[in-house]
Amino acid sequence: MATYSRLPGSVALITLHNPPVNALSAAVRQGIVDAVQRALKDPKVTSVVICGQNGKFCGGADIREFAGPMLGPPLVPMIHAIEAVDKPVAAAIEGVALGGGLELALACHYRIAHSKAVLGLPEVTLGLLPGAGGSQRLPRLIGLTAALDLITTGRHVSAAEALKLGVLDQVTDSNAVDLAVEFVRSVAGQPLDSRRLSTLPCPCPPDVDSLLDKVMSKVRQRSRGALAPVACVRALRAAASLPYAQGMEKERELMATLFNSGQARALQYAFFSQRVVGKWSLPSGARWDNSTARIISKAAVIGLGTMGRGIVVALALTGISVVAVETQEKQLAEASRVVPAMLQREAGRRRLATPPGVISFSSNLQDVSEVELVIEAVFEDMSLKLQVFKHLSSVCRPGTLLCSNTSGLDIDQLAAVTQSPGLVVGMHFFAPAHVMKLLEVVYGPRSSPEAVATAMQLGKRMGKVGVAVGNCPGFVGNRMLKPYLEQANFLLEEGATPRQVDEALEEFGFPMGVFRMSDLSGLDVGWRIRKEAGLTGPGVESTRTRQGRRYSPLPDQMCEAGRLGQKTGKGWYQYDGPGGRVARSDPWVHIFLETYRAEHGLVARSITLEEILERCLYALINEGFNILQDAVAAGPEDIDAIYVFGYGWPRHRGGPMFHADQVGLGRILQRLNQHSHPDVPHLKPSTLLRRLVAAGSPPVQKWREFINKERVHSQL
Ligand SMILES: CC(C)(COP(=O)(O)OP(=O)(O)OC[C@H]1O[C@@H](n2cnc3c(N)ncnc32)[C@H](O)[C@@H]1OP(=O)(O)O)[C@@H](O)C(=O)NCCC(=O)NCCSC(=O)C[C@@H](O)CCCCCCCCCCCCC(=O)O
Repeated sequence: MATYSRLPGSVALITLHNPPVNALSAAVRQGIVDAVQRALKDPKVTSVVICGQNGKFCGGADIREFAGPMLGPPLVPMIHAIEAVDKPVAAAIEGVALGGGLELALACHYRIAHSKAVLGLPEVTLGLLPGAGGSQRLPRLIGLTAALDLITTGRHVSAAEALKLGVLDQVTDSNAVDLAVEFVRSVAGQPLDSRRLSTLPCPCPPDVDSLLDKVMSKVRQRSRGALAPVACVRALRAAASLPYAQGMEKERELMATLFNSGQARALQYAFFSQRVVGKWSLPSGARWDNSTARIISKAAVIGLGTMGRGIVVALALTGISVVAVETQEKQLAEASRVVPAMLQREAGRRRLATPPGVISFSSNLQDVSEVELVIEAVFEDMSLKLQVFKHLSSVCRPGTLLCSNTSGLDIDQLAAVTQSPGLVVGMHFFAPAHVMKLLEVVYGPRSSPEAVATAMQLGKRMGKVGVAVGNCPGFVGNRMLKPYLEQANFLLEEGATPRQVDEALEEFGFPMGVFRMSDLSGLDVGWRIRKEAGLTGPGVESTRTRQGRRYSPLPDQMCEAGRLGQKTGKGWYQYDGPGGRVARSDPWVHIFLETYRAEHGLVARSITLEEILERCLYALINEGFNILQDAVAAGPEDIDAIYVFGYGWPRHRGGPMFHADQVGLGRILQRLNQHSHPDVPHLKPSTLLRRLVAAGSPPVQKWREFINKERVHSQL
């Protein structure tokens, strides 16, 4: 709702009430409409201030309402009515003015904000455009070029930047509502025509068409199939070329298409998934709201390879003091040189001051004795990690949390060699660790709620999306990746080329197909893991069935030929030289594949893009269902957040489990059955998938409840 009060001196104050962010729900819109009417009718009122309760102006339209029929007064006429008021109206912006919240402020004649306020039109991130006049008013206020930037990226800006851009009239360090009240009193009775943004022309550069074309091609390239950024550019083209009323008609038309699109549903699901994963729960009943996190002020990182360096920077950026330990002198010297520069660059990128002197480098493991938390980031080798954990357990003071940045090794085994297994968790970062948003927080059977809560809280401080997951080989992300990679290799055996597979996946929206990705990360990473698992190496027979399953030795043979990817200048593609970035098809690979097929009596067939996508993605999704069934992830949102934030799954497709829901569970099941083969267990449909289909394929939002019920009745 919105409340109305009349302040001394003829100012009406309208306050939005809808915690936590005063979103423009039907009740709030009704409240505003009524309050504006009241202010208009009251002859004693000469000016109006609109503000939000609890120091937050408004977080925009109520996204939860988008899923149902839109009730209550519509937003667009409400906003027009505010602009038309013949008494000065000011928005007093504290906290946030985002989306519809900023559009409401743009309809006001003046905007006054607190210096800590954040403003923006982030609709594009929800698969929408600023559909309450924002696409037409903002460019009229700040010019086309600046509006294109804000609307197509959806980025939030500080009050200082908003003032510079001309979005705000005044910024204050003290009370923004008091200042707005004082301000509107001073301008009461002055003409308002020039303050109504809809009546202004849109300031454009002389080469407006070329600017719009350039931005359009940039957003198409960046957004890989996303509809909203393209629609935003179209709406802004209308603002630049049409009178306001026609521009609004175009905005409405574009919004109608986006509003009902699968992409908007996916992006809004992704918005809520990100928040759901913060409300973690463990099978033990421990939860985010009944567990206490420790506040960490001093931490250590062991191992200063690529991952360790990134973790040091991520920690240092929060202001935590970090002891960075590396026992190899050469590596330590290099890290001491490189890490401070990385820290400075990243602080600059985030527009933060570089935290002074928070990192100390050491070659001595004893130096971690005083820290509260250690993150081990040594080479991915169990015996090495066990040695480090044993040592840490004896060096650190009692109560120190010991975390491992393993990408898939057994957390419980590591915990077992320490004196306090309850204080051991996995913190699986993604490279580069100071940039990538995802953090898998891995709990073993003995990890305490306090250890999980602390790792999750620390992740949040580092700006990560932390997802609590159970302990199993590969955890969630890498466990699902395995069947995906396996199918990609089988497709090569059957007749596809690396480029064909990659193009299908990139067309779907991944930034990189599986083979380009493998070249980037290095083919030897998987090779080493397969050797450790006894799947390849000396003495292992070179057959296409290993350990009772279909197996493709193709990637091993590539490694044996010295083709490790970008670092050797050759992998699934060829590059200009070692470290080269531009992937070109390599005739060597085609001959290699032909020879391989001939040796194994395989006849290449033509493979459709549809088959490539189905086999790679459905195998991955099927493993996702197994993970839910095993309670390694608490719900589909956890898996989807992991894939969107860590594995390049296109956000506008929501995540693998959301995608399964969109495709239809019945279809996924039918296609898995069709591709299924007795020696490819990953394609055997999971029990959970079968049970969901048998239950009528409930929507993804209902799966958590379904799984819990099935578990209670021991059906899973
Ligand atoms: C605001 C934030 C920055 C706060 O961050 P913080 O970290 O402090 O807190 P959380 O993110 O954890 O959020 C707390 C809590 O609040 C929930 N929440 C936040 N924002 C909203 C919201 N806008 N709506 C609903 N709920 C919200 C959040 O989920 C948390 O609750 P939970 O229970 O999950 O813990 C941050 O929250 C943030 O960034 N919020 C989103 C800001 C945003 O993106 N705003 C834009 C919204 S979209 C919009 O405004 C659209 C408008 O431009 C135009 C609308 C016009 C509509 C017209 C419809 C026409 C349709 C025509 C087609 C019809 C055709 C036909 O069918 O025929």
